[in-house]
Amino acid sequence: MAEDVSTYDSKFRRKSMYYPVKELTRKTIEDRLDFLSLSVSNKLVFVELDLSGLKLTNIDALAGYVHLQVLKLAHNSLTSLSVLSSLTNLIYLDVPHNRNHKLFDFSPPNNLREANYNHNVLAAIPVLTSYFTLTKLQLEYNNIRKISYGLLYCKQLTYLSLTGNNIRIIDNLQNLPLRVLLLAANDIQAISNLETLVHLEVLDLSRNAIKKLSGLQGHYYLTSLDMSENQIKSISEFQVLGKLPTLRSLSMQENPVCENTLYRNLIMATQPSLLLLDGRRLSVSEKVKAITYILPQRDIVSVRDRFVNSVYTFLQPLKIRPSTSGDRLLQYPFLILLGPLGSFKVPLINRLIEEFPGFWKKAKSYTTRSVRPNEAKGYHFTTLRQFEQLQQSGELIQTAQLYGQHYGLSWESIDQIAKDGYYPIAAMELEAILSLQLTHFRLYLIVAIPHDINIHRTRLETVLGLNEEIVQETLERRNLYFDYYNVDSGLFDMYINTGY
Ligand SMILES: Nc1ncnc2c1ncn2[C@@H]1O[C@H](COP(=O)(O)OP(=O)(O)OP(=O)(O)O)[C@@H](O)[C@H]1O
Repeated sequence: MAEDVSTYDSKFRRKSMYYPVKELTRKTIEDRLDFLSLSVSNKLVFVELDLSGLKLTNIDALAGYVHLQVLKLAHNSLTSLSVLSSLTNLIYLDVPHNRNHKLFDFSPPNNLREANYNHNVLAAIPVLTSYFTLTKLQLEYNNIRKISYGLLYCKQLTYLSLTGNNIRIIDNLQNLPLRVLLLAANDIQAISNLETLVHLEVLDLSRNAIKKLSGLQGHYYLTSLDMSENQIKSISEFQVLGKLPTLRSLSMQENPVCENTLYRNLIMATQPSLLLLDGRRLSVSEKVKAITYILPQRDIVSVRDRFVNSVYTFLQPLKIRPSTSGDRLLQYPFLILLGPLGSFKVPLINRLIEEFPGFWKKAKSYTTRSVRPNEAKGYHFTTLRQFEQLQQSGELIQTAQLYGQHYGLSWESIDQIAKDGYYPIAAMELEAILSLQLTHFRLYLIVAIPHDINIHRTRLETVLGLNEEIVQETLERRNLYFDYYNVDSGLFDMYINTGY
C-alpha cells in the first residue's frame, strides 16, 4: 500500500510543477497527504504533507489536520502561518521561500524539533520561551540584524543557521548546545562570545569582515571552519589553528593573508591533522614537506647554518687561519660545555681554566640580547644589523637563534686563542654543536644539566630572575638534551649533574 501512495504522490508532484494552485482545497491536501502512522489515540492517520511550490497565499484549509507531524510549504507566497495553531503535533516545519515576516506566529506545537524559515522576510528573532524542544533552526537569507536573547530559551538547539542576514555581532548564544553554527554572509567584524559553545563542530563565518581568528581557541570539537572571504591579513593569526586539535577542514581563501607565499605551508605546519584546505584534500607528503619547510628539525637547521656560513666565508679572500694550520691530521680541539640556561656552565668553565692554567681560553660569542645589569663581559653585544653584517662578511663560524635572540661564534675569537697558543672553551647550546660538528674542529663535549627540575626552576626564577615564558622554554629544552643523549649518547664525551 505504501508503494501505491508514493507512486501516486510522485506522479502528482510532477503534474503540479506545471499547474501550481493558488487556492488550497481539501482535495489538494488529501492528494498530497503521506506516511501513515498511528496517532496518539491509536488510529491510522497520515502524518506528512508536502504543499511545496503551489504559489499558495492562504493555507486556512489546513486547520483540523491535527495529526500532521511533517509539513512542507516551501516556495509559496505565505505571509502568515497562524492557522498552524491547531497543529499541536507538528515536529518538522519547512517554509523556505515564502514571505513570512514573523517567526512562529502560531501557538507552539507540543514538540516542534526543526523549523526552516530560510528566504523569508523575518526582521527579528522573538523570545522563544515555548520552543525549548527545537533542535534545528534555519533562518538563512532574512533581514535579521541582531541575534536577540530570545534564542537562549532553546536549550536543545544543536543547529542554527543565520547565513545571509545583517548581523554585526555574535551574541546571545551563551551555553547553547550548538554543534553547527552558520553565520556566513553577514556583517560580522570579530569572533566574539563563542567561548561557552563548547560543543561546536561546524562553524561557518565566511563572507564577513573578520580580521582576526582570536575567539576560536578552546573549541576542542571543532572539525570544520569556514573563514573564506574575510579580512584576515596576518599569518600570526594562524597560531589559533594550533589550538583546535580536531580541525579537519578549513577554508581561508579570499583573505588578504592568502597572498603570502607561506600561506599554505604555514597552515599545514600549524595544523598537521587537517584533511581539507580550501576545499582541496591534503596528501601526507604535502604535509610532511610543509612541516619540514616551516619547522625544520634542529639537525636540518644546523646543516643549513653550516652551509650558509661556509658560503659567506668562501666568498671572502682566502685566509690561512691559525686554528686550521699545522698538521692537517691533528684537529684543533675545542671544549664545549652545553646545556640549557641556568646549568652553571660558566662557573664550571671558570674552574677548568683555574685548575688547568695555560691551557684553555674562553671563546666569546656575539649576541643580539641586551647586557644584563652588572654582567661580566661574557659576550660581544651587537645590534641585529651588525650581527647580520658580521655573518654576511663571513666572520661567523656558526649561528643559532635561542630564546628569541641571535648568537654566533666568530673566526676571529677562535683564531686569537689559537695564535696565543691556547685551546678554546665555551658555553653553548645543542644547536651550536650540531653545526660545529660539521667543521674541522675536534669537539670535546660535556653536557651539564641539573638533574632535579625543581632545583633548575628555582635557579632560573630566583637566581637568574628570568620571566615565566623563558623559564618554561628553558625547562622544556631540558628534554632536548635528554632525548639526544638517549638517541646518540656517543655524541657527548661526558654528562654532569650540575644540580647541587
Ligand atoms: N654561539 C652560540 N651558539 C649557541 N648557543 C650559544 C652561543 N653562545 C651562547 N650560547 C648559549 O645560549 C644560551 C643563552 O645565552 P644567555 O646569554 O641568554 O645566557 P647565559 O648568561 O650565557 O647563560 P648560561 O650562564 O646558562 O650559559 C646559553 O645557554 C649559552 O650557553
